[in-house]
Amino acid sequence: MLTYIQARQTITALSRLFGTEIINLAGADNRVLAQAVSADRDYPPFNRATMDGYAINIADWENGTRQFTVQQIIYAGQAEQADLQAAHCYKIMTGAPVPPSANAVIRREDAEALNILVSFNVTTIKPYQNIARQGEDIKSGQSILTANTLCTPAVVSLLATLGQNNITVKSLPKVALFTTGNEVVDASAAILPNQIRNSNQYLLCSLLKKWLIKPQVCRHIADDKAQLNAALAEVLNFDMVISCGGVSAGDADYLPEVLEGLGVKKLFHKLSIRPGKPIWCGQLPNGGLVFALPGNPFSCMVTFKLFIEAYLSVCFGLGMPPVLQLPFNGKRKRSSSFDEFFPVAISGQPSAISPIAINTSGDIRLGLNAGALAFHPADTDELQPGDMVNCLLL
Ligand SMILES: Nc1nc2c(c(=O)[nH]1)N[C@H]1C(S)=C(S)[C@@H](COP(=O)(O)OP(=O)(O)OC[C@H]3O[C@@H](n4cnc5c(N)ncnc54)[C@H](O)[C@@H]3O)O[C@H]1N2
Ligand code: MOO
Repeated sequence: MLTYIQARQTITALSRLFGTEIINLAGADNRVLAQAVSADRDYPPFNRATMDGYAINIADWENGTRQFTVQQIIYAGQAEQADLQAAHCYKIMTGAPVPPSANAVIRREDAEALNILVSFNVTTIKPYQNIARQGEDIKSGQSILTANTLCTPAVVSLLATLGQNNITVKSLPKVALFTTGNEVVDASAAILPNQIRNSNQYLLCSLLKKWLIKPQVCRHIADDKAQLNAALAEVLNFDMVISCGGVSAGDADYLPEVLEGLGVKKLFHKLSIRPGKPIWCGQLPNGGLVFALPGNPFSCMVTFKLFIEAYLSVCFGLGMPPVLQLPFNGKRKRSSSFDEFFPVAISGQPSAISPIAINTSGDIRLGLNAGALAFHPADTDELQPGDMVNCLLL
């Protein structure tokens, strides 16, 4: 049996680009850039007043001028009508361009104005004080964003600043999602005592939504070889196929057999992890991947986080999802010989993690309100208070 680390290496080695597309900036949130972007002009684009006040030519001050005449009021977005005359100043607003004939701004709070005459309650004035100089942040043509950048709010704002109204981003994969099992019924349907509701469909759709992915096919299939075969045969040209249930050792666990029969190349079946051991993973003839996750809800969630998220993240060029190391607030005995994963709450400043009670991997609460999934390595029998524990944010 492979470890989860080996399994992730196998999967991420098969990462691929799902294509690129041009989209409007309004839809860019959380997409990943497939292009580099450089500055279209200097930033700031002009010498910018950073305070409301008065712009003077410092030579006047140095020559002993102590009373200045307001020559023009310059608001943000405006320009000067003429260069400063000797002993004159501009009244200027934050964000307005400071004309070339001025080289210092004195704050309004430090000024005393009487009609158009102004004097300043300061002893020294430094060149370019309260002026952000043209190009001091970024020079025109300078490279600012590289491909593989995630469009966070800051990046979206930067793209707007740079006038990038249409951007080339990485396309999202075409995904098919199947839940399986005769006992599983839709969440909206009437239910019999021996049936359970299809929570995993909601779980997986919700987990995919975080990656902006909406499955193009989303279906439930009975434990029936012919029906499974027919449904899967239709999605062999997809980028990713995700299923849940029907992968362990039961008489009705047909998924591995059906997938292999359709020409999906097995990468691994069963890993030394808990929960999630029965996971099956394979490669479609077109190079895409099939993730056949176990049916137990917590196993389904853990295997999605460990394998599907790692795959998506690497496919999008974002590298492996970050792993945090946080101090453990509790004690935990390993209950198997495998690497184990358990839900934790993150709290306190500085933060620590505390285990959240979960019964088995069939526990429908899925570690309710957990902030992360913590790792209990196979080589550590017991986690002790204060131990630094790896975890993946949920
Ligand atoms: N003899 C063995 N039996 C089992 C093994 C094993 O190694 N040997 N592994 C166990 C482990 S671990 C897990 S996990 C489960 C996984 O089994 P399957 O992936 O085949 O899943 P099912 O049997 O179809 O379902 C398991 C469990 O989950 C419920 N389920 C399934 N689909 C959904 C859904 N869409 N929404 C909510 N709940 C769902 C299902 O009713 C079952 O209770 O196998 C163990 N057995
Ligand atoms: O390991 Mo299974 O994934 O516990 O229920």
